[in-house]
Amino acid sequence: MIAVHTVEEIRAAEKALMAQLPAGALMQRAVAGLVTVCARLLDGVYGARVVVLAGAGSNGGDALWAAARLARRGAHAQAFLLAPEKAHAEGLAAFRAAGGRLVEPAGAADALAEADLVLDGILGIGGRGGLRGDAALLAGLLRAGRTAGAVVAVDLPSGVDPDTGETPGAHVIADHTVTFGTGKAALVVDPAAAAAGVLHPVDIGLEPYLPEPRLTVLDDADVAVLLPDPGRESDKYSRGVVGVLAGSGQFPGAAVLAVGGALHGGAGMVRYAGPESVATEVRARWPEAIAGLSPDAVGRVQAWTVGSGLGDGRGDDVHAALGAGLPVLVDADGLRWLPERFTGPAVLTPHAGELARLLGVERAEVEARRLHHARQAAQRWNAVVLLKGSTTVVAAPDGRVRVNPTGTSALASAGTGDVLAGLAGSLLAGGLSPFDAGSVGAYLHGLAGRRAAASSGYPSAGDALAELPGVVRSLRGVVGGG
Ligand SMILES: NC(=O)C1=CN([C@@H]2O[C@H](COP(=O)(O)OP(=O)(O)OC[C@H]3O[C@@H](n4cnc5c(N)ncnc54)[C@H](O)[C@@H]3O)[C@@H](O)[C@H]2O)[C@@H](O)CC1
Ligand SMILES: Nc1ncnc2c1ncn2[C@@H]1O[C@H](COP(=O)(O)OP(=O)(O)O)[C@@H](O)[C@H]1O
Ligand SMILES: [K+]
Repeated sequence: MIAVHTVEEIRAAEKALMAQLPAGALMQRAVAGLVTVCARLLDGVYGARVVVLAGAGSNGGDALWAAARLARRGAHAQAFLLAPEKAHAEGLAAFRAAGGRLVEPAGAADALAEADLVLDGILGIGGRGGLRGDAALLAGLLRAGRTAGAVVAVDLPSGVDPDTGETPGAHVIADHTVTFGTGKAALVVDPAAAAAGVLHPVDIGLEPYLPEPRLTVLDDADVAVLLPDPGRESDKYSRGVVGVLAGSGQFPGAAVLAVGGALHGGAGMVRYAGPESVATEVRARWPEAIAGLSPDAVGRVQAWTVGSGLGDGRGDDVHAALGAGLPVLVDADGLRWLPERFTGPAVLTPHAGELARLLGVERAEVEARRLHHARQAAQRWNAVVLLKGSTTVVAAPDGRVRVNPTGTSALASAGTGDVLAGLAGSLLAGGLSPFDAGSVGAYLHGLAGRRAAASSGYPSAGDALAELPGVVRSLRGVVGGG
């Protein structure tokens, strides 16, 4: 699991830890990690051309110290100081003592063009708002590919907002980010995360001083533990029955895909509710599913997945499913029938356009501020909100968030959302909490998309669905029931 903390939490932890250490020791831990990564990225440190972009704060200090150490190992180090009179004094002294040279503004472009490695130490967790002035110009040169070197961001790409993943203005786009102590939202939530490149976490001993993270990124081991595990005495009912209210004459495929997702999420049975013409298609593809015309007719379930491809009608059926007092997952067209607030367990799975409509804002605004809007909707409807897209964010009404790390744009194709709705609904029926069902569902779905892309290039929703059993098998290992 990657833990993500806020700037406020990091500052408090750093303060507590620094009180136990000699002055400057914490920065030296960060610098040691940074130098290790840089040395690995360079094809030999001796003779390498390293350019530092150093701002006024400790982030610039880290970069100057690191360049000093690389210079002592034979690198040719140059630094561009964005605020020369406020540059980190010890870092600058070390840099100069190691033979590092300062670059005048007029020489910055040439230095970047010849660099093997560029250290972005303009702003770290103290950064607010986008880059301005020379900093914005330099970031523009890097973006335009005016350096042949690897761009390594110190702690986070300068100019992105640390706590929100927003990009309020000009910012650096890095190839690598060496980050200290703990994760930051900017490193895992788009659009900022897209600027971070490959992440290299460096342990500086902060963990004992940090609180329980409110924002996390699950990994394989976390998800394996959360997956429902049929016990020896399980039967198809005790494993959970999931009802799927999806599809329509216009979108029958949504029902087929959602039922397919539901069949692979661990529930013991899938009951499909919908018109006979759609039910016929569902049965033809999935003989193991049971079908009925409406939520009432279909029989008892432990959770409902509602909405994928429903089209305009069937408001009564949606109300019946949402009013049954059971855990519910609401997707796509079902989102038009939300109650004022949920009183029971609920997961909403909008994409950015759907969430924008729900909140009465522009789609671009949701995409620019994913964490903010997912959290806002989770509180507004008292439901877990799984906001789909380039970073899928799962927000709980209590403020906890999980960011899905497995997503892939290979999943950006029609019908994949239907698979996810069925899958996560099945996990809900299997007894997972809405927060777990949403985040585990997104994780498995992303892995299935990646596998499908690996074997078919441009996978369809059906290709991703076909990979789900293999994904679940590899995560569960050989555990088998009972
Ligand atoms: N506190 C510590 O002991 C440690 C700090 N570390 C480093 O220190 C960094 C934080 O250092 P600071 O708190 O000095 O903060 P920063 O280095 O992020 O910079 C803060 C400075 O930039 C200015 N500033 C903020 N936004 C700006 C903008 N948009 N344009 C121009 N100037 C802007 C601020 O007024 C302030 O002078 C971390 O990211 C990390 O790199 C590491 O060395 C680990 C240890
Ligand atoms: N750029 C992207 N990167 C990663 N995942 C994406 C991207 N765009 C879409 N997705 C994923 O693809 C799926 C699409 O779902 P959705 O928009 O509901 O499509 P549909 O309704 O056609 O099934 C979601 O899981 C979403 O997270
Ligand atoms: K930086």
